Amino acid sequence: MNSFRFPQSRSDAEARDAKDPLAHCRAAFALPDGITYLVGHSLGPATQGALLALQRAADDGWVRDRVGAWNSANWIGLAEQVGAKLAQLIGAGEREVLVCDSVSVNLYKLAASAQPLAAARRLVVEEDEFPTDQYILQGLSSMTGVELVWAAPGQGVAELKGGVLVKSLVNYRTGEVADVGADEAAAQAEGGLIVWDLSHATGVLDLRLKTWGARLAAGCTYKYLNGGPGAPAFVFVDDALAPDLASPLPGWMGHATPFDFKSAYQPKEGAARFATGTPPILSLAALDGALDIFQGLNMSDVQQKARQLSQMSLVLAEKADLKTSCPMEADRRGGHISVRHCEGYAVVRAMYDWGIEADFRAPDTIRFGLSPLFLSYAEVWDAMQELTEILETRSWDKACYREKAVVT
Ligand SMILES: Cc1ncc(COP(=O)(O)O)c(C=O)c1O
Ligand SMILES: Nc1ccccc1C(=O)C[C@H](N)C(=O)O
Repeated sequence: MNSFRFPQSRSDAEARDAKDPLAHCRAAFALPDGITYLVGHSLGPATQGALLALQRAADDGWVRDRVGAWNSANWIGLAEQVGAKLAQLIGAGEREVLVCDSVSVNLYKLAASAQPLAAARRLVVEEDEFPTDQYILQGLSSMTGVELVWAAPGQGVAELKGGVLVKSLVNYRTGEVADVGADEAAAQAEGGLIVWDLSHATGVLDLRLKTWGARLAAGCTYKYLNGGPGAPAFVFVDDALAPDLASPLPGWMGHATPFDFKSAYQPKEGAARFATGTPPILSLAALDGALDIFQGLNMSDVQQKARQLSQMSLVLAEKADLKTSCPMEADRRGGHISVRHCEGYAVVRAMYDWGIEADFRAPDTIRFGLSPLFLSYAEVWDAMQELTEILETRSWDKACYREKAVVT
């Protein structure tokens, strides 16, 4: 990583902002002044483009054309159209991505349809995987009787042995990035399949799914893609594999000709066969508008800035005596960093009162998301200085900061 030089001082940070190729993106976000939003890895903030698209879908579609908008506004093709737009950001072909359902549902559909193609009747998940991925495989295992194997962190591929592995490309807690190319090569050599969970990777890393040999993936759109709360997720299916995959939830929207109302099931071509029911058009429209911000951006610039921001933050967090719990090498991380503090929740709550929004994962992890499209180097620098002060003065040490909300 030759060009990898992250700011070492506030004036360095300002200089970096002055020549940041992504600086213009900030104006596209509806973010209040005075907030440093370090939670884009959980819920990306609203963009003007998303809000406008949402309003347009309501006014020009729902209000003006009503049911006719399925044709006039091409609502019926929107999930595939937005999928094609998203495909460009992850290095996939346009009919290899469909926007649909939630990540959880999509993982189920992909793992269930992959299992009959795998050399072994075996489902594998790592113990530190995002819980929904674990629950979904537990459900699939009890539904099908296929054995479920829990692998130690990082050992999923070694434990695969020709089965189906569900694995995050970026770990939600540690931010660690998997090596897709190496993992796919190892899996494929034994007749195994990997379903990648791209939730923490999409929109922040320079993903090259086809080049790396990935065949199946799902991911969410409400984090770095800024699609909005509960925005529909996506599936990626390698075109070469698609004809062999049968969705376990073959709803009518995945039928080649749903409006023929035939009893016999004929799936659509490509990833679109994984559609189930009627898509959430207003959410899809918002996502469509949100994706426009990526047009003309170079994903390698996006990844590079995320890693510079995160490296700068990690070094400052270490100086503030926080224990880091993510890889120290920038190219082994996604868009967020994590540190540990025994009163992490209270620290996060105190930061909130200073206008710095971060999140907490029990028992002791604080995560900072370094979204490159709306954060500046200087503001992140300042946020880390303020965090240092909060820790030094123990201003987090108040009973009110320990009262946990439902969502942390
Ligand atoms: C890695 C990962 N997978 C899945 C999910 C959840 O997906 P969904 O709520 O869309 O099912 C999240 C975040 O919520 C996540 O971080
Ligand atoms: N979907 C959510 C709904 C409510 C609150 C958080 C989320 C998240 O996305 C959390 C995130 N996946 C995480 O890595 O913790």
